[in-house]
Amino acid sequence: MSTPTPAGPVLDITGLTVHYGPRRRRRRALDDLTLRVDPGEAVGVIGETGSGKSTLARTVLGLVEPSAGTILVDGEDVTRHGRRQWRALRLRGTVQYVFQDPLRSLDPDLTVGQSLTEPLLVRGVPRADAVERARALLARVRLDGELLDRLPGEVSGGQRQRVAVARALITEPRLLILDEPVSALDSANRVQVLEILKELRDAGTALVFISHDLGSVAGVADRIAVLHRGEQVETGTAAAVIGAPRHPYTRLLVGSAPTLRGPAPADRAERDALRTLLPA
Ligand SMILES: Nc1ncnc2c1ncn2[C@@H]1O[C@H](COP(=O)(O)OP(=O)(O)OP(=O)(O)O)[C@@H](O)[C@H]1O
Repeated sequence: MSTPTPAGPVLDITGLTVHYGPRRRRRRALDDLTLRVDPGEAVGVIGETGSGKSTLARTVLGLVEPSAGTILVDGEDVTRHGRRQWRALRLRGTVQYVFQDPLRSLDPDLTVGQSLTEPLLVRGVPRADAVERARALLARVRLDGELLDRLPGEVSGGQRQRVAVARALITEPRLLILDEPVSALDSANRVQVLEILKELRDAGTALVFISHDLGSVAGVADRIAVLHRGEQVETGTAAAVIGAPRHPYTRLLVGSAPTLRGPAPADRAERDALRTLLPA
């Protein structure tokens, strides 16, 4: 199942603009976003609710059609792919995703074992090998093999999210898109999933880690892009964005993240002052 690994970025987005709604009531959700993700690189996409983060994920996955811009996945232009081309791309498993709610990533009627083995069986992998690989992946996300026979509704929320990560990994994706993957988890599970994501990144998987929580992203991301009302206001290395944020909105985010210590404004008066600099 191993695929050739092209050189160059795994994801290369240029000038991506997305509108929602019919012509008269068109609203821009994403404006001229440019982002490149190299193999083994984790890029965090940060912004508060409504900033366009999920729109970005859904557009890269072919679920939303952009109004302008290009999206290259492993050098292949997927921007204008139709349903059939997307289906073929999904089947190849190059790009996988994990959403905040693992029940959206997993079929509730399939056991964990069925969910994990299905993508392999459709590729012609013998059942015994598929089950073996499912067990190995469960171990990789620190879950016991006994979960194979359970339905998603019969495991805890934290276990379920780790199953969703294992499901995403079964096709050995080059790019994993994670939309708020730890937001619904308690702190112990959050730490465990973040550790797993770091291991994946270090093993060469490219990650796009979308979250409203800069604190969660900070430990995993090599680079961070900051979205504010659909605009990409700042992009840089995680160290630069957190340590020396340039845009007022980034300074607000850094200042509001309790676990981060940067030169950001911690006191309320300065935060209020920064808010006045932001577009309404
Ligand atoms: N299907 C849709 N139809 C119309 N407008 C939409 C649709 N989906 C999102 N929007 C709007 O687009 C903007 C960006 O939404 P998006 O879901 O990308 O934000 P987000 O940053 O992911 O927010 P959250 O953190 O709350 O999930 C918002 O103003 C939202 O209301």
